[in-house]
Amino acid sequence: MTTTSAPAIEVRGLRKTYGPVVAVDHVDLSVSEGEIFGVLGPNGSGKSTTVECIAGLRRPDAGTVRILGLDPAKDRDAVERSVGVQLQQAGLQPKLRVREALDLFASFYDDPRDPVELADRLGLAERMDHPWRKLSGGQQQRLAIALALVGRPKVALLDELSTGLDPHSRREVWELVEEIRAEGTTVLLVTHLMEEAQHLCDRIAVVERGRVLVVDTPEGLIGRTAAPLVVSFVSAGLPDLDDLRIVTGVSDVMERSGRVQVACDEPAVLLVLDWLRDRAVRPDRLRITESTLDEAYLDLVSEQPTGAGDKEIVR
Ligand SMILES: Nc1ncnc2c1ncn2[C@@H]1O[C@H](COP(=O)(O)OP(=O)(O)OP(=O)(O)O)[C@@H](O)[C@H]1O
Repeated sequence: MTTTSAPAIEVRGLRKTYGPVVAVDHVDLSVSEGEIFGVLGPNGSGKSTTVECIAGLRRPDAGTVRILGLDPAKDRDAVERSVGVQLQQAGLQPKLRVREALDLFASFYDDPRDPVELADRLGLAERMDHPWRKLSGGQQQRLAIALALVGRPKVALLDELSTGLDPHSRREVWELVEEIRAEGTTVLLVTHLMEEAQHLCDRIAVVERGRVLVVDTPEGLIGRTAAPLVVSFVSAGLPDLDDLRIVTGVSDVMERSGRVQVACDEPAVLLVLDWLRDRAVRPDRLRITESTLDEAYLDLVSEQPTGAGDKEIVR
């Protein structure tokens, strides 16, 4: 996504330590207005700390954060009016009922969404009189999303958006996120779900050990892998597959439940088919598919030795 307007979120040289632990180490991020920007990374890589610094909930040790041009440490009221935050720990008063929580949060804003309609969208309509602590984990998660979005924020910071949600609820939440983006909301999304990142995000930052390894589109990240394609087929009477591993451009050959999967680059697809023809192997149910973000992510984070953040690549 390209835009000429100022970034909705701009982070420069962000650093945050907890005693001896360097949680965030010189992070730069720039999120355009109207973008859905994902942050992926292993547990403990500093994603939540980064979000909390952007939201003004933690004070950085160094660096600058601007959100809608505001400094979250100084312009607290203005940031609170324009930014919706969903944190991993909602931290609500246990006896607060769903309706009370939604009404309370809605009352902070000039033009809130209708709490009843939002609760309905998030499958909470029948839980309006339940206290927060008696909700299931997934219902608490949906309430946290509702509270982040009830104020029609210009920027939504969503930390682990759909953790604990069943697949159906997850799809509904994705639709809601796409809808708020269509209305102009910028979304920063922390997730461990590759499918979610691939489905929703315009660009993704992959972080590890508090540093940004790479920022790219989902397609761009997949394109960075050594093997962006997978040729798969079933066949009776296969010759020795070890031979296939040494074809130029092939990086992996696996056999799973009788289906052979060959991970390779684009030029290697024809070489693999030639290899099969030369050995009179007929590939049945032949499929050529793109690698997933999952594979691209695993390639990236496992390939990085200690201090790999030095090789920062930002598009
Ligand atoms: N309040 C805190 N006090 C001390 N250390 C903390 C605190 N919060 C986080 N940390 C440490 O900072 C590092 C980054 O944590 P953070 O929660 O930001 O990571 P994360 O990428 O969001 O992890 P996860 O995917 O598990 O949620 C970790 O080593 C964590 O143990």
